[in-house]
Order: sequence, then structure tokens, then C-alpha cells
Amino acid sequence: MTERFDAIVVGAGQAGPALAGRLTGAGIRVALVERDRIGGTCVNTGCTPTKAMVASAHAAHIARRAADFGVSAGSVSVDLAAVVRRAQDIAARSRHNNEHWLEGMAGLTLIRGHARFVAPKEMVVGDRRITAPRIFLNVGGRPARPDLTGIGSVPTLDNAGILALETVPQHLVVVGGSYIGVEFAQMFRRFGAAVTIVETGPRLIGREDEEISAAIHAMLEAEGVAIRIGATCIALSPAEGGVAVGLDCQGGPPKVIGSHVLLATGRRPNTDDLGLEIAGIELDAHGYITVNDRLEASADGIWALGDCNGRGAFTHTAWNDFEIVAANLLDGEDRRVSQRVPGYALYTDPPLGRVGMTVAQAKASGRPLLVSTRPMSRVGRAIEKGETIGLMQLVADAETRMILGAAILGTGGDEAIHGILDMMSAERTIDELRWAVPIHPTVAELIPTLIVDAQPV
Ligand SMILES: Cc1cc2nc3c(=O)[nH]c(=O)nc-3n(C[C@H](O)[C@H](O)[C@H](O)COP(=O)(O)OP(=O)(O)OC[C@H]3O[C@@H](n4cnc5c(N)ncnc54)[C@H](O)[C@@H]3O)c2cc1C
Ligand SMILES: NC(=O)c1ccc[n+]([C@@H]2O[C@H](COP(=O)([O-])OP(=O)(O)OC[C@H]3O[C@@H](n4cnc5c(N)ncnc54)[C@H](O)[C@@H]3O)[C@@H](O)[C@H]2O)c1
Repeated sequence: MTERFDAIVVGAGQAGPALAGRLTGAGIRVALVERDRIGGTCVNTGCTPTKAMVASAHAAHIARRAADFGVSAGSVSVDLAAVVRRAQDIAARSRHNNEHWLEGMAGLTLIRGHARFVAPKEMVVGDRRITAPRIFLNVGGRPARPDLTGIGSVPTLDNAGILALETVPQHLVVVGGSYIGVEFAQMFRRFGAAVTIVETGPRLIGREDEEISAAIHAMLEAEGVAIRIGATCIALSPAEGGVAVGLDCQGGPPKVIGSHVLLATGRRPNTDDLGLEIAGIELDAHGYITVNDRLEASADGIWALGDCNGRGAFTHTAWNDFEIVAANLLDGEDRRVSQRVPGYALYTDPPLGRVGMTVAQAKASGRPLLVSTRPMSRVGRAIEKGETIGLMQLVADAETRMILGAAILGTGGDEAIHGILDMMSAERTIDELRWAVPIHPTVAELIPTLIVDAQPV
């Protein structure tokens, strides 16, 4: 027998549960289907445990640097099992809070299992058949597994597997020098592992401006991370003491031997096992569900939210997708994903806070620009904290005076960037931001100075 609901939500990651909450609150009967752990990637194997581990790595780093601050801390050692336990406990608390909330949600039927379309508005989950006039897909993504020669012949780690390690690897080879790769590389170096990053591109985190990539490269090298850029991992094979990582590279040895290998070569959407073709739901060339500006898919009555729609790759973008869909359906609003000012942080230490365009993107747009850059070594708060690595940079349109983008790589950069992100969201000009009176001593207090110092490009 087919069970009828007013709405089906597939995936209890970052958008699904919140949407279920709003829908049930409006008297809509919802089936929420989750095949794995409530909370999805962010809570279980992404943001939450990794940022908890970044905090442990920071503690080890500061303890080693204690003498710089006139403090004696003795010798520093890291108990990885305790680090991981702490991170897993924090993730479990978050997951349990979510589970508790969903289990008590009036009007919600929580179904455990893998959902798949069998007709345009009908899905099967195990031996249950469910149908609803509206279906919301929040199915997220998973690590891409590159097609490397010999990949099946050796053990490899991904962002989930690495959270199960109990001892510090002797030598961790990180394949992929982008967001996931550099966060894990720095933290495992600080836990005491030898670390080598192997990156195909000519620089780390290639989507950022060259100055940012260069500063992060220098910071990691200064901590002892070996970096092989312009080196593509093409093969993996067993070697004495671990894994041989075969490289196609211009310079340097064609092989790196590590005790462990982390694959951080990107993510792919969970859209290949949903039966989307049966429902007439179109995908783009990379497997993301095609959506319009209101996050409606190509088939009537279907929405796609979060990482699976390719319009964002972050927890806050998944959450904003929920806000857009809920506001449009329940509050009579006309919210669109194109209204979102894109921002994110990379949690190296110090972190990179980013919003809007890079300087390279702004230059490519052909506008007249104002650009301003300040090294963190000229920021009082950073000097006082003994953390002067990094820089802050802002780019604005010289004619309209609108801020186009900014980066703050430095202590507190993930927080300070909001001073600019909020002004961009409110569509205010640099002239208005210039007259803010920020608090001293902070990193954000230099934002008006950045504006005063901006030069035409
Ligand atoms: C290591 C790492 C660190 C990260 N750090 C950050 C960070 O610091 N900040 C940040 O903003 N983002 C970060 N991200 C990205 C962030 O985790 C994702 O953008 C976010 O989780 C996306 O949420 P989502 O709801 O779209 O998908 P997910 O959280 O992936 O949730 C999708 C859910 O759908 C379920 N599902 C899939 N298919 C089906 C099906 N057919 N039937 C039933 N259930 C199904 C899955 O089991 C999963 O629970 C990180 C990611 C990784 C991997
Ligand atoms: N702080 C955050 O918000 C945060 C942190 C981690 C991850 N994430 C999310 O996770 C997503 C995925 O991150 P990611 O870093 O895995 O992917 P990515 O797509 O950003 O980068 C993958 C990197 O791997 C390299 N690569 C691919 N194949 C290779 C090979 N064979 N040899 C060497 N290098 C190779 C690519 O050149 C690229 O630099 C990000 O887009 C981001 O949204 C966010």
C-alpha cells in the first residue's frame, strides 16, 4: 500500500530537517527520509568534527610556541585517540540534539532507509512506498574517488575514514591541495605526522587569488608540510611501510611513499542512485540537479536544496536554500538564490574568510577597480596575539563604489570578514563602511583603513 503525505523530504542534512520543521509547523504532513546518520556530512564527517580537530591542532601549536609568549609548557605530545574522541563527542551531541528534535516533531514521519523514485511523485524506501505532491531533495554529496591505477590495491582514507584513526600516521600523503586537503594537512602536521600534499594545479587552493595561495603555501611549508604542486597522482601501489603514490610531474621524484594516503580530490553529488530519470528530473554535466533561481527542479513539484544542486557547497548555503524555499512556499516571498552574497571560510590556522569576487574575478569583469591590501603584520591585534601570518584584501568597483569582494587570511579572519559580508548583503557602498567606528583592538578595525588606502587598478 502506498502511504500518502503532503510532502516528502529526502535527506536529513542541513536543509531537510529545518524545512520539515517549517512545513509541519504550517500543518503539512511530512515524511523525512534519511539513509544514514541524522545531520548529514556537516555534523558527522564534515564541519563539526574537523573544526573540533582544528581546535586540538591549534592547542598543540600554541603549546609548542608557548615560549614566544613567555610561558613554559614543557614537551608537547598529542593523543590522537583523545583528539578524535573529543571531536566525535561534539558531533554526537549535535546529532542527538537533531534526532531528539525530529523525533518529537508533530506531523513528521521519520523513515530510515534509502529513498528512490519509482514514479514521478512516488518513492520506495525499503519495503515502504510513499507519495506526495511535493518532494524536496537534500541528498548532499560524497567524496569523489579518482580513477587511479591500483586504487583498489591499497587502503586509502577520505574525510570520514581519517576521523577513525587512533594513532598519528608516520607520513600522511594528501592527494588534492584544496579546501579539504589543506585543512587536514595542517592539522595532521600539528599532531606530529610528516605530511606531503600532492596537487595537480600550479598552486594550492587554485580558486583563490595568487597572493592568498602563496601565503597559505608559505605558512604550511614553514610548519614543515612538504608541498608538491604541478604533480598529479596517477597511481597507488603497496610499498614497504605503506603506500607508493605515483606522480605525473614536471620536477621532483615521480613517487612519494607514505604510511597513509588521504584522497581530497573533490566531492560528487548523491544523485546517481535516486531514480531521477523516472521522475523527469534533469541533471547538469557534473551530476548536480538543475534548478532555477527559486531552487525548483525541472519536474513540477520537485525542489533540490544544498550541495546536490551545485549552487553552493557549504552548510550555510544549504541552510540558506532552506530559507529561500520556506519563505517562497510559506511566507509569500520571492526569494532567489542569486540574491545570496557568496562567502565562506577555510579553516586553516589562521583561517581565511572570503566573500564575493576574488581580485582576479573582479579584474576579469572589466570594471574600473579599487584594490587595497594590508599584511597582518600591520594589524595591531595580530601583533599583540603573536599571529601575524596573512593579509587582508578588498576590491571595490571604482565607479559604483560597491564592494565586490574581500579576503581576510589572518587571526579571526573567519569572524572579521562578516563586517564586509554584512555590508555587501545590505548593498552599501565603501563610503558608508568607511565611516563605521570599529572596536579597538580588533582585526575588523582595519576595514575602514583598507578602504581609505584603496588604490585604482
Ligand atoms: C571534511 C569537510 C569539511 C567541511 N567543512 C565545512 C565547513 O567548515 N563549513 C561549511 O560551511 N561547510 C563545510 N563542509 C561542507 C558541508 O559539510 C556541506 O556543504 C553540507 O553538509 C551540505 O549539506 P547538505 O544538507 O546539502 O548535504 P549533507 O549534509 O551531505 O546531507 C545529505 C543527507 O542526505 C542523505 N541521503 C543521500 N541520499 C539519500 C537517499 N537516496 N535517501 C535517503 N537519504 C539520503 C545522506 O545520508 C545525508 O545524510 C565540509 C565538508 C567536508 C567533507
Ligand atoms: N571550510 C569549509 O567550508 C570547507 C572545508 C572542507 C571542505 N569544504 C567543501 O568540500 C568541497 C570539496 O573540497 P575538496 O578540497 O575535496 O575539493 P576541491 O574540488 O576544492 O579540490 C580538489 C583538488 O584536488 C586536486 N586533484 C584532483 N585530482 C588530483 C590528483 N589525481 N592528483 C593531485 N591533485 C588532484 C584538484 O586540482 C583540486 O585542487 C569544497 O568545495 C568545499 O565546499 C568546505
